Amino acid sequence: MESLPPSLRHLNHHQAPPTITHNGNSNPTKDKEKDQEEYDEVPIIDLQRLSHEKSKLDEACKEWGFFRLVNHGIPLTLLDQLQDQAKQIFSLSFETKQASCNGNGTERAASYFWGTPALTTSGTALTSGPQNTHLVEGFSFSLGQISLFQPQLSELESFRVLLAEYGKHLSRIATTLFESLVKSLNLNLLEPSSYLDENTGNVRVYRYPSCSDSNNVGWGINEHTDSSVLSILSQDDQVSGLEVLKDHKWVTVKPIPNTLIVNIGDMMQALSDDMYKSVFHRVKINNTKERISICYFVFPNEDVKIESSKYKPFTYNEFRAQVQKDIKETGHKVGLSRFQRNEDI
Ligand SMILES: O=C(O)CCC(=O)C(=O)O
Ligand SMILES: [Fe+2]
Repeated sequence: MESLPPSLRHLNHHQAPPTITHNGNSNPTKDKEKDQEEYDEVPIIDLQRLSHEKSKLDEACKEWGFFRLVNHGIPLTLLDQLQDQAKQIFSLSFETKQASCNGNGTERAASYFWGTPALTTSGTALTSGPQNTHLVEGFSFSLGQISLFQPQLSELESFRVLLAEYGKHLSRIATTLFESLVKSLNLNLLEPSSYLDENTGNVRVYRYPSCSDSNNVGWGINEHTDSSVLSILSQDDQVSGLEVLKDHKWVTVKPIPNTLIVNIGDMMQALSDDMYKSVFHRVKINNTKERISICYFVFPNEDVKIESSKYKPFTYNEFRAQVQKDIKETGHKVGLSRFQRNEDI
């Protein structure tokens, strides 16, 4: 039974031999120890002490656009169960996964994709073409419609139940952080909840296959910025891959158990008038182990106008349509610069 999509199967031919220690035993924990020894420099924010960490948070959003969140209040068992259940789903055959989200008119609630992380609003991959070379497969779930999703597969049903619980925590965390950022920036938003609309919450679960020749086969996900207001990521706590651009250098975001990674998206950058940065990041595939990540994205209500001095007023609907058009026509997202006020100068 083959679980990888056909376009990713060539990676299987490059598998690395197991690491051999001096006494001849294979040592699968070596990579894990190495990853966990080295802490990275990504700023750490304590959610339970947020009122005391306002300036630290403000600085992290300005300097990095990325931070690590601790004391987030999500039970470790829930994070572990999500990872385990995701692994089980991905290990199903490709054909089973392909059929798993079709039917019953629930396509907008959940979809399966591979080869590109760029999806249409209904969750299907955006046009096939040369850009569909990302070494990734995934499921996308729309949290606002998750109750409509009634999967036939017991593996997906178990995941749906966990996700409904996880989604509540993500809404709580995103709202708490957003309120704090709005205060720090002194933003005068008439209706703050329409700029971070919990109903738009979307969770992507990704699997990046491993490849011993990982430096030469391509990227899990190429460098990009997120279109969201905020993104919150729970990554496999043993397999690295995520890299973030800081001062023109790529920094590996270490996998550290029981921590979440938060990043500022394009919408937050625009709302903050470029004070906060939606930074480039990318995912490298691992030499020996597949990597699972669970990413949450939250957006403004699609019709609310984003007003700032740096950008012409636009709605998220307009932004998304432009991104999709650019990807279709050129293979690449152009992003915020499309809406800059001085674009014609
Ligand atoms: O899988 C990851 O670690 C990051 C994925 C990501 O950057 C994205 O989906 O926008
Ligand atoms: Fe991203």
